[in-house]
Amino acid sequence: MTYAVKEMFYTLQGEGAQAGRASVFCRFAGCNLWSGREQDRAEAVCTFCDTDFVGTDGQNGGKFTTAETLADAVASHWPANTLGKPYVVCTGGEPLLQLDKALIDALHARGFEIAVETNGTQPAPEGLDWICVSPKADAEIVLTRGHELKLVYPQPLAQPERFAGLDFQHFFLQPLDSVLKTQHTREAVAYCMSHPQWRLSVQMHKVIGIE
Ligand SMILES: C[S@@+](CC[C@H](N)C(=O)[O-])C[C@H]1O[C@@H](n2cnc3c(N)ncnc32)[C@H](O)[C@@H]1O
Ligand SMILES: Nc1nc2[nH]cc(C(=O)O)c2c(=O)[nH]1
Ligand code: SF4
Ligand SMILES: [Mg+2]
Repeated sequence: MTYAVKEMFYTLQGEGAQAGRASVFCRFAGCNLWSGREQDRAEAVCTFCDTDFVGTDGQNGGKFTTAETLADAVASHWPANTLGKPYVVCTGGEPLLQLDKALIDALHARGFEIAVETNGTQPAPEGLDWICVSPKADAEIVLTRGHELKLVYPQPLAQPERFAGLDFQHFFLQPLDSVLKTQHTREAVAYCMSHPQWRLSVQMHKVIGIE
């Protein structure tokens, strides 16, 4: 299996229940809900993506021909001789188009806890330590359980009520980042205050100016 990785970097998780945690981000190339080309955005299932996931030309990106070489590359970004469990966030693009058992085993063998950020449309391989599902528009969710459900808000075709009964430990609303971000944030705050099952996820990395 060859893995196509857009970029890889060490930062703090900026979103959800693990916000603030040191993490290696492994951003896989490609997504099933948008081509990544601006001319296709308006017609895509997911129209608000804040990420360039096309190709393998980002920092530390590339094609990795084995799980072992990709896991070695991830591990090379973790600081040596430190306390705290190594943590990798597999994102994209849509990571579950590529992340498989061989890579999970290779990352575990290097001591990593493995998190995934997924749109929920693909089944997950066994062994993931943290599953964050972020539903998009009317795309069908096959991953209906996990650790956190983090819904970008507002989405007319994906309202919180549709997901509130699913089997997740945490429920987050994350304001849709666009020119209307301030308004979206106000609306998300109001929804969380009237529906206390939901908490607000502010994209901390954008506020403080880190990757
Ligand atoms: C770029 S996506 C990649 C992972 C996966 N494809 C997904 O959608 O969950 C990473 C996270 O960013 C969120 N996101 C993408 N665009 C956003 C935006 N404009 N505003 C707020 N969150 C956004 C997604 O919902 C997801 O939780
Ligand atoms: N710091 C930081 N935290 C993040 N959490 C989810 C991200 C993503 O793009 O998947 C992301 C990201 O791009 N940067
Ligand atoms: S599903 Fe995720 S990666 Fe794909 S276009 Fe939407 S936000 Fe971006
Ligand atoms: Mg991001």
